[in-house]
Amino acid sequence: MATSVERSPESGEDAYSTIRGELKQYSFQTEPVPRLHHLDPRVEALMRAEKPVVITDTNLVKSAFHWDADYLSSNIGSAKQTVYSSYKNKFLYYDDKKLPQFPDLQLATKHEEMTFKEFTEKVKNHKKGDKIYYLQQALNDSVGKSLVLDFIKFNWSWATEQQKKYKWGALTSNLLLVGMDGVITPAHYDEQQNFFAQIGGFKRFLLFDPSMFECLYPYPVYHPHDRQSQVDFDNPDHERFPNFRNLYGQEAIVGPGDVLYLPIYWWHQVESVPNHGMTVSVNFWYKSGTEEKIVYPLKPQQKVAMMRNIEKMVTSAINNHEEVPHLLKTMVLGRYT
Ligand SMILES: O=C(O)CCC(=O)C(=O)O
Ligand SMILES: [Fe+2]
Repeated sequence: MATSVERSPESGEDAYSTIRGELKQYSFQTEPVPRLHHLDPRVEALMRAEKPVVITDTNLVKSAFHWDADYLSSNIGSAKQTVYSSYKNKFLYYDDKKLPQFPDLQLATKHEEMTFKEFTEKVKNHKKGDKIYYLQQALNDSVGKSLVLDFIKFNWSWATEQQKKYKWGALTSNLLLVGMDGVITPAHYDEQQNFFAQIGGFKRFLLFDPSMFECLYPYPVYHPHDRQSQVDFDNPDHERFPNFRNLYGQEAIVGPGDVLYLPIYWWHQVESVPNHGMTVSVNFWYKSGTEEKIVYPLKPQQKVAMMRNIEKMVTSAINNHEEVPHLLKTMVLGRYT
């Protein structure tokens, strides 16, 4: 991946080029996500166009650079945290609320509640073949005082300036992610704008624009894996998912101090780079702003939102998700095809 990487004081250019040489290859092509200083005018151009960019030197979470496992263990408090566990390194997300409809669904990932100390013990004692753990907990007011102070010192003025400039809605949450070496969040999209701030270790992002919906075959909206791709990137089933061959995207490596702007509805697979230790990240999820005026043709992300609404409406009106495919096929096959 040929990208101009600026020297970042916390990690150094060397780490990025070493990592780039070690990454596993997939069947699709990617281009590098631009990596730019926060004052570079190209940042604004990319963000206005809702395109991803790695923004350097924002100091967004500088006050949290000491958030390693030991510090978090001693200071996050004794509240139970949301931790996912799995024997495989892929942590496919599922929506608990949609599980009751799918009693037979086999989930490789289990949701466990434990204190941060318990989590760190599991990480420290991990041996090959043991379960892998990935903590994903929204920062809330249960955290200890020193964490609250670090949180208050995030560069909120920068964040709020961006929120206003791009007319985003409210900040909904900050998810803290602490992952063991090599954990993967498989390809999915979210319905919020995201500043993804890296604190410790390195993550690789594979990114695909919203028009790639056709190549990534998300699960149905009513399914617990809604918004997640059904395609296994390591072993794609080309017969079931023929358009996967047409997939291409962008990729970025984020290290300590980097902030990735991850636009709403963009697909992303996130991988904690293997053999570079545990990763610590905090994201900033914002509601999208309201469009002032609809402009045609609609953008791919607006079409995705529209398709979601149609799927939701049909599923809810028919009141039995098993009838949805037949109904949609009857509408389309031989008529619109
Ligand atoms: O870092 C990860 O593993 C997943 C993060 C993610 O999907 C997000 O912030 O939207
Ligand atoms: Fe996500």
